[in-house]
Amino acid sequence: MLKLLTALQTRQADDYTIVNEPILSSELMERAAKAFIKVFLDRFPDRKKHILIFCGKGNNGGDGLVISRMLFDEGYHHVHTYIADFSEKQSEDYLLNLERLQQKDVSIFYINQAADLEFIESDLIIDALLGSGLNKALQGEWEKLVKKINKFSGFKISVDVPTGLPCEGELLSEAIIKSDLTIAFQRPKLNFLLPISSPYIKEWKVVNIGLDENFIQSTSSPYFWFWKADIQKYIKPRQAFEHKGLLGHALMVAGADETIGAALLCTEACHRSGAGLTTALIPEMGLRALNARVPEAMYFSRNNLDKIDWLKYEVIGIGPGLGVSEESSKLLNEVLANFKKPIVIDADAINLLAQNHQLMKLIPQKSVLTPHMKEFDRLFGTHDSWWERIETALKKSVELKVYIVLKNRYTMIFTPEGICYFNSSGSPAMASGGMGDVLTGMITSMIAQGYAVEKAVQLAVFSHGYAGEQLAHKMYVVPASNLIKQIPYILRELMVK
Ligand SMILES: NC(=O)C1=CN([C@@H]2O[C@H](COP(=O)(O)OP(=O)(O)OC[C@H]3O[C@@H](n4cnc5c(N)ncnc54)[C@H](OP(=O)(O)O)[C@@H]3O)[C@@H](O)[C@H]2O)[C@@H](O)CC1
Ligand SMILES: [K+]
Repeated sequence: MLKLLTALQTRQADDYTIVNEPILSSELMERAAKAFIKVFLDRFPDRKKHILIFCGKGNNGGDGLVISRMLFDEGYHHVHTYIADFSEKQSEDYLLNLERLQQKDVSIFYINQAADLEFIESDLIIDALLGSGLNKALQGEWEKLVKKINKFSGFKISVDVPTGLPCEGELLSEAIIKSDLTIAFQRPKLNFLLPISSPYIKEWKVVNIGLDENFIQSTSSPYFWFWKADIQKYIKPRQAFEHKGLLGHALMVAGADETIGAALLCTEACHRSGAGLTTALIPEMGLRALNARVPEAMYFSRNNLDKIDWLKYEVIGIGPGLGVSEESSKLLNEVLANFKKPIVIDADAINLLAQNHQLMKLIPQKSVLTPHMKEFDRLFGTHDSWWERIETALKKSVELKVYIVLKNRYTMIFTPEGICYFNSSGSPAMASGGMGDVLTGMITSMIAQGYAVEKAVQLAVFSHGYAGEQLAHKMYVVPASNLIKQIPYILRELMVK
């Protein structure tokens, strides 16, 4: 689990490391540039490339100057270094590294106004104008320069963060470098993980620059990033003598006459994720399809709801394809009135809650809501930005004592303790119908098997994305049905490695 930091917290980690390692700030800059260069050499080994480096006069610009020197020493001799000379202010380490660079046979140009910059053919453009020190919208010459650079051809690489993009919080303006690759120091910036950064970041990579990790761990931040190794710590192998009766019984409440498909997807995903038993409470007309598609699943008729033994089930998943009819509303009411263990609430069940907020009070603690952006807004009100949505989700998950899984490229899991975990796995190839139904089935299944809800959600969210990622190597688009087939193999892989 990686703790994620704001720009201010990163600066504090930076200062702490300088004082306590101890290390000179100029040496830390040297270390950061070296980490950048390592990635650069791997990706662009051709020394004949024409490279433009744009530097500001703060520490991001200082990094740029060190990178320029290191590239020269590595044998890249078609490098032009440009300095945006728009203000008197300059950092000490910028100045020191300017002097060091001047001792090399490297051409340095000063830009006094963006209009002076003529178009130069180049293969690569390195953006070291501004980094995490951004404190206002780019205006005037800065804005013009950034817009001009964006029009230049050539692969753009940003140092630490694309110039103009705040590390966290709302965008300040649209004058932001559109980078093809961003090489960030120590941690991804929070905004990299939200859709607002997508026009400005095609790909990002993080390099370790040796900031004090103990200090970072002691920093108070609600944001975490989790990946494979975190999941692998707790995924359980099956034990000798374990049988289906010990691996949980899940009830999937899903489907309507026209949307039986969603019910089949979540039921099959639940079964293939390892729940000992899965029962589908679906419309009668879906029974044949259920028997054909998931013969392992059991069926419970909605006509016999008064005879259901709620205690039989460890968890209920409700919502996929349920519709917002009177019948589905009654079903949700029944479930909320009778079931006291965690419920995984998705899709139309969320829409029904949005229509009747009173029902929210009945949601058992540690239940899981799995909205996509639109369902989230229907439930909690319209939001103008992702940052507003994050604020609401942090508050609501604590208030309702539930987990909120806000689905996205980097799906966020908000906990009743006020934490937000960003999931690292996934692929844009998964953006197709039915994916959410599969995730609901997987989360329900993991809870049924006895994982603590938080772990169940992390495990399901990660392995869902991971399965999609793996398939995306071979498939243009990953259909939900293909992902379902992959689940047992992926879980096995995660368990073993
Ligand atoms: N922390 C780390 O781990 C390490 C960090 N390192 C590097 O340091 C970078 C951060 O450096 P930094 O703090 O010097 O800030 P940076 O981004 O260069 O800009 C500062 C200048 O920009 C100005 N300015 C701001 N907004 C503006 C605007 N809209 N329009 C115009 N001007 C604007 C601001 O002026 P001010 O507004 O304050 O007058 C100030 O002069 C970081 O991204 C990384 O690359 C590594 O070297 C080592 C380890
Ligand atoms: K930059």
